[in-house]
Amino acid sequence: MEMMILISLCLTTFLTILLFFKSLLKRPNSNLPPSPWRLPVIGNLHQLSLHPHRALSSLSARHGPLMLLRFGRVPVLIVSSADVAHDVMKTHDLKFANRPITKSAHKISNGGRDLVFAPYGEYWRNVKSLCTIHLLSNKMVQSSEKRREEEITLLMETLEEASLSSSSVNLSKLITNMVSDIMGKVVLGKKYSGEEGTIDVKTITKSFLDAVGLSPVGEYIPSLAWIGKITGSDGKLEKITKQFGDFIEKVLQEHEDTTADKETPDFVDMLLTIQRDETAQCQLDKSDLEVIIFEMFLGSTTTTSAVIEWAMTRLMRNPECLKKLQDEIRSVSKMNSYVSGKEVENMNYLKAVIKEVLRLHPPLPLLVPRLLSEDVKLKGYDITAGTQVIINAWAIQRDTATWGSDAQEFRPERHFDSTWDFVGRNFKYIPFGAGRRLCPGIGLGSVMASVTLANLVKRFDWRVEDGPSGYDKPDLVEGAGIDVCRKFPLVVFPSSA
Ligand code: HEM
Repeated sequence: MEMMILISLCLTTFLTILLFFKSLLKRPNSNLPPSPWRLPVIGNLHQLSLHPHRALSSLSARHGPLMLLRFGRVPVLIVSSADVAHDVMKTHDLKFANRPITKSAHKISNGGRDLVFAPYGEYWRNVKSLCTIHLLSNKMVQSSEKRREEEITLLMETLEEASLSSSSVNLSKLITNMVSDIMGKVVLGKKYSGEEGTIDVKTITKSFLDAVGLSPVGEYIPSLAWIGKITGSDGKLEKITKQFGDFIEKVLQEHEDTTADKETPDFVDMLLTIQRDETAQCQLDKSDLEVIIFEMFLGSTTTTSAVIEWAMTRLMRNPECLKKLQDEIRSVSKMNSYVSGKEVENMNYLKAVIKEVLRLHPPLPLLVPRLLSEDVKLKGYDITAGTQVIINAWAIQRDTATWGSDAQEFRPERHFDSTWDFVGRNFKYIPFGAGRRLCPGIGLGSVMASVTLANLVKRFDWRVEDGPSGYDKPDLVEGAGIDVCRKFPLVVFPSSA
């Protein structure tokens, strides 16, 4: 085995040197964006660190808001200013409307038969329209209020019990489970948590996002693909895909027997009805249904839970903001103990808090990568078709030129005078992306986050356990990966207000 590894490394190095000299000889007369120094074979991969959004932000502080990196031999454009993001996602949006699809993403998405990786075109448009009509439209979001209320009420009961016994709770876990149960009910018709054969949402989503993102070395350097086998990442992906496939198979089987008789069909029922209709505009087979359901169910869970988790973290670190928010919620929502979606619409400070959380902690800080389909000139630089594009929303949303010298501070009040919304009209604020590939789940995600937060804050006062140094504020340490949630779970004491 060691001998094989050595031979592969020697061969790879030899080939890279050969290619390097070849590319020097043939270098076209093009004007490329600045690039940081890179290593042979791996290019700039080693500079990404565990927190790529931070590492790329530091690199762009030195090399500018438009940089060209290499992940292995793949050219990757890094965009770190609102001005360049506008050129990519507005001026040339159509040319940047595809996604790069790595080997793992190809496997998970069944070759782009989902929504995130589907090539821009008719199939993507049809699937997006199905998901919007049957799940994500304002009408559908409003109609799922009852399911949200049931799950939020259960969460409140757990917290009441903890309050009565003065015990701590792992709020991160409770929030993830609650969001996944809401999505279970909305997408799959019921919640599957606790059932035999069910899936661990957090683990599966994490593996999915790792596969989607700045994924393993072998994805970018084919000659090093064997590393995935040795480290076990290939096997892990295989296992997760199978586990999720089996779970969805079970869900589909249950629906196949009952869909026709249901009074209020769920999202899976709707997809099955469309699949059986031979005249439907979008022809889907069973494996297409699987990947679409997978995305709707899981894609929303990590992102929405992260927003609620960071909101609680920031509020507990800023007691005066927490107090202001409690005052607003308690004055608007006086009648029932449950704060509804309708009531939340009239809470301006809550809206500002959510906006500020999404500014400082966008759950996908590098959005989802794009792929350039035709040559283009950006800010005078030549960018060739096939270049991957990463937009660093995290860096853009902390830029002091836009947000002032206190850009790193949590200050919801800064949003009072702004008319910026979530739909990517202003490229200084893009937590849900922008342009054709804008997130279609904005309505559902933001309602789930706002309503949950309003209920948590209205009903309880919060504190964390004092550490050895008496420090009583939750930390801000981020977990590794392309989705950014807390590294350590938020363990807190609720006390009934
Ligand atoms: C607060 C919660 C959420 C955040 C912050 C978020 C963020 C994002 C971002 C940044 C993108 C990439 C946009 C781009 O490339 O320009 C995206 C895409 C996407 N999101 Fe969300 N999302 C959230 C909730 C949801 C929900 C609830 C769903 C569905 C149930 C969803 C489904 C999707 C899908 C399918 C895409 C791919 C769209 C495409 O490629 O055409 N997201 N999201």
